[in-house]
Amino acid sequence: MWRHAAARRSAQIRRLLSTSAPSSGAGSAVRGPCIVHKRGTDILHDPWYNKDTAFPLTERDRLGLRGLLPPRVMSFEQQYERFINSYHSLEHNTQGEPDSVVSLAKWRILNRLHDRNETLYYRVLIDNIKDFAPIIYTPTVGLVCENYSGLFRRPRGMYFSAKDKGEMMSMIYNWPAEKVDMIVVTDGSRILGLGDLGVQGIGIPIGKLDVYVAAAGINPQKVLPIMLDVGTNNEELLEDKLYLGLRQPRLEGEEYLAVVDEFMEAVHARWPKAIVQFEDFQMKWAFETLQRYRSRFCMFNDDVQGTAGVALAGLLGAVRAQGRPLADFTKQKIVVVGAGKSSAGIGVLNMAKHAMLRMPGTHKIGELGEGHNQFWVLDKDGLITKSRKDLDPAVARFARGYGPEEVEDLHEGASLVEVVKKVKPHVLLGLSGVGGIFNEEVLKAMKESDSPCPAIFAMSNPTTKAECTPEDVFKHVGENAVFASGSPFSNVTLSNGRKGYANQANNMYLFPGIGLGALLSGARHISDGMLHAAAEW
Ligand SMILES: NC(=O)C1=CN([C@@H]2O[C@H](COP(=O)(O)OP(=O)(O)OC[C@H]3O[C@@H](n4cnc5c(N)ncnc54)[C@H](O)[C@@H]3O)[C@@H](O)[C@H]2O)C=CC1
Ligand SMILES: CC(=O)C(=O)O
Ligand SMILES: [Mg+2]
Repeated sequence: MWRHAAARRSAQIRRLLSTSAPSSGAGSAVRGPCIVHKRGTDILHDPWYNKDTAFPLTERDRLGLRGLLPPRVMSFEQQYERFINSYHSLEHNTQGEPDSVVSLAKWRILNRLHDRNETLYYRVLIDNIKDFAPIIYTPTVGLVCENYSGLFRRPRGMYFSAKDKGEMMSMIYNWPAEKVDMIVVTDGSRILGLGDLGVQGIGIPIGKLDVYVAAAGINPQKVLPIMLDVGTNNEELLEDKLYLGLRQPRLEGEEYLAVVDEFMEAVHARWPKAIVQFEDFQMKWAFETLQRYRSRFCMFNDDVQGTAGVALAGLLGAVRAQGRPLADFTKQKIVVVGAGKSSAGIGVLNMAKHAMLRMPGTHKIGELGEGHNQFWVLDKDGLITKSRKDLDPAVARFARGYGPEEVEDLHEGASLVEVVKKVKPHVLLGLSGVGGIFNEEVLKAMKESDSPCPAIFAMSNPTTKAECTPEDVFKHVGENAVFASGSPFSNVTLSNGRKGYANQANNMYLFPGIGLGALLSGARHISDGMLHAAAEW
């Protein structure tokens, strides 16, 4: 009896262990077998297990695939090469087409591979992340989100809508993976600088999680992109026949928070250790949800905290690039454009101020005090001073008029060019979402900066919303300028043949490390200290 049972069991195990994990490219170590409970076309239609023509004949026999594939067996490396060739042939075939057409064609071919064969997809992505990041991430992901309802072919991730209230705890179990480590969730209310894109914002969590896989080596089977659809206030989408989200105005107030609360409870009931990254929520909800959940769950807000970390790293790097000791960071004059009430800019100001107060070497912690203000902050109404009506408390500590180092002759609401001319800042940082706002006049005024190497950070996304281009900076500010942007630009050839670097200041350089660090350390919360450390190191 025992022998029969054991034989049955070992036959069952042989069937289960019937495919070897695909090699992940040239020179990779041979891995163990991979357990597959499916057979035949079910395997070919499952992107986790599908190897297309790379199934060897023995596996085709074992898995019931014989006859379901063309007879020629290709190696993983041959498939890889074929994909890369067809990707690059797109560049040739779309010559003369607008950039957006070429980028969308590239996104489509990558997305089709993602839908078909995850192993090959992540291999090509990891090996070519520098080339593919502008396609799966900003700027092309913005275009994809804008056109998502028309581009939609297959779902990816999970969708929780306001209509699912009361059901989320059971819905969460519809996700097929047993374990999830990393979740990126959006409500689609502020997608890059493109505004409210409703359900179409799902492209952002998908792109961010691809960056997690490529940059931090997170297991792609343990990531989950999520859309919380609470409606949209985008009239165009509400009238669009193809729009795939709820056709209702956004929930507000307690109704909104009740949906997010239920979602967070559901996620943590199933995966108590999952890390949740909030992404592209309009800022009033970004700050509110961060305060609401940060001590209960392992979560962070990428736009508030990740952006602040990467901007701080840039500000510290600018001091070095200007040839000054790091302690001089506390003496930098920084103009921040786009940091009104509830904005990513406020996150940057808070973290930079905190870093100044903690700066070792020059003074004891706290010595600088609240009155120390190295910032000039502008929002859509110009320079923010203490005489601003209805001054938000979060902005008030950065409003001019409180500090001893006041530039007296700048008035409330002063324009950007006035501020730059008077202050002669070392750094001009934009998170305004207003493309081209650092115009020729502003950049020429930066030429008179008190630094020989002024730094200009045009951090708004996507490319169309960048405050300026690197060409404009090197032309109008000078070839010693330090430039960084949120979306990628090409380097610029300077007059002497040297390279003018178009650096990138995007939270993608920080969030993968935060997620990975939190995961490996088993952190229960993500503290400000972790973000500071990530920025400073
Ligand atoms: N590079 C990066 O890693 C990141 C970039 N961003 C980008 O930052 C931008 C803004 O995002 P949020 O803060 O969430 O948007 P938001 O709409 O909450 O804030 C924008 C701020 O810009 C101000 N503003 C608008 N027009 C202005 C003008 N003409 N002059 C000066 N200020 C003006 C507004 O008053 C507001 O304070 C977006 O384009 C986004 O893509 C956001 C997060 C990360
Ligand atoms: C980069 C990013 O997170 C944003 O533009 O919202
Ligand atoms: Mg974002």
